Amino acid sequence: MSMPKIAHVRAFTVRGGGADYHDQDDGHWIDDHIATPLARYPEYRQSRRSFGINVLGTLVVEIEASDGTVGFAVTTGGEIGAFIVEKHLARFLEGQLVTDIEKMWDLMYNGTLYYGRKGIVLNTISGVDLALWDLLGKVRKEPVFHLLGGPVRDELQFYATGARPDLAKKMGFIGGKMPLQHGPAEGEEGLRKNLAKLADMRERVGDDFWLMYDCWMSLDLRYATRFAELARPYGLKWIEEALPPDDYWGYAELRRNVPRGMWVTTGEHEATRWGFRMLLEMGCCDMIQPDVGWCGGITELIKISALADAHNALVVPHGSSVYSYHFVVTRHNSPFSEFLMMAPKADEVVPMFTPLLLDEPVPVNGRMKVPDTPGFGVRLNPDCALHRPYEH
Ligand SMILES: C[C@H](O)[C@H](O)CC(=O)C(=O)O
Ligand SMILES: [Mg+2]
Repeated sequence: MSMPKIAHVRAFTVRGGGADYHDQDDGHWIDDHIATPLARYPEYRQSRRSFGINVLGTLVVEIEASDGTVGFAVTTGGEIGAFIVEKHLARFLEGQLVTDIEKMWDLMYNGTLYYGRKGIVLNTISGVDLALWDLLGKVRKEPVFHLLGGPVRDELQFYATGARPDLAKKMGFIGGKMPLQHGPAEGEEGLRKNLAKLADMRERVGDDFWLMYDCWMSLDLRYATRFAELARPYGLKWIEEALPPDDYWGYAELRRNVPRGMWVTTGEHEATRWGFRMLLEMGCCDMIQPDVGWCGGITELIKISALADAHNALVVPHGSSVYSYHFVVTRHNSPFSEFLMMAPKADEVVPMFTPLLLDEPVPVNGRMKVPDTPGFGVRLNPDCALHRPYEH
């Protein structure tokens, strides 16, 4: 079969939910007094939008092949990401065979090394990489999970991230991860409130349901260690992203400090095999949580996951919707998945990247069979207005 070449690369932005899932309206649980590194400043404590958590918006990358097939992907990146795609990355893609993803990744990563390595540049490379896998799947008329070696299980099982693990339990999820709401700057009173919420939730869900706290980089080592000890009687399964992502040394110490059996997890703001190598070799965590749209895409996740496997660490991607589902179903060291509850009150299941995608699958009774439609199996919702800020 002769393979088409890449003809055109286009980048768009879109606002309101989608891949920038923090870009929500007032009253959403995801912006209701959540502990963050900026919570030491009272004026930035009540809302993450107050410090600009949603400034980027969603980046949509569209890649058209010479036979007219179009692949696309979405990630967090907005206008800056669109600039990088149109003005820099497109040159490494147009004219290449749609099969040559490894080479294109290498060109993009090394071509941006002098200003990239992590953050927005890796989000953008991830978006392009995922669009390339979508395109290849569509050209070959196969789901991406076939291209990754095929499924190792029939369906995925999910835990839910949101404000209401008690409702998540009723919806069939295996666990619930809550945002920690009060950081160290809120002192003993904040600590008591964090524990009271966990105790209340444990009471509501019973002993066997997993409960976790997501600390979104907001704690310091002393607070995190003390909190883990105090949370032990309530069966906290893991403490997530307790420290800033660059504090590998702090994570390694936290992992040594936490009560036996409690996991330390992190990695959603980490990128590339080299970033995850630091986490794994330094013994920072029990489970890594790469976001497929931020860590370097599927091409890089294959390497990150193999490295984690050799270190006996689990790989359970952060969010990432279909980009996670197609990977997780192919790997034994990814035994379950995250589902971010994007309903404002976390009281119903809606697609994670709502309203941007059509055909985006959701768990039913906490489980999902990944659809075997070509590529990642999703379409852009024509009701969401795309904007193309740059062209090359
Ligand atoms: C709930 C967390 O603060 C964040 O918004 C999402 C996240 O880190 C996660 O799903 O994990
Ligand atoms: Mg998290």
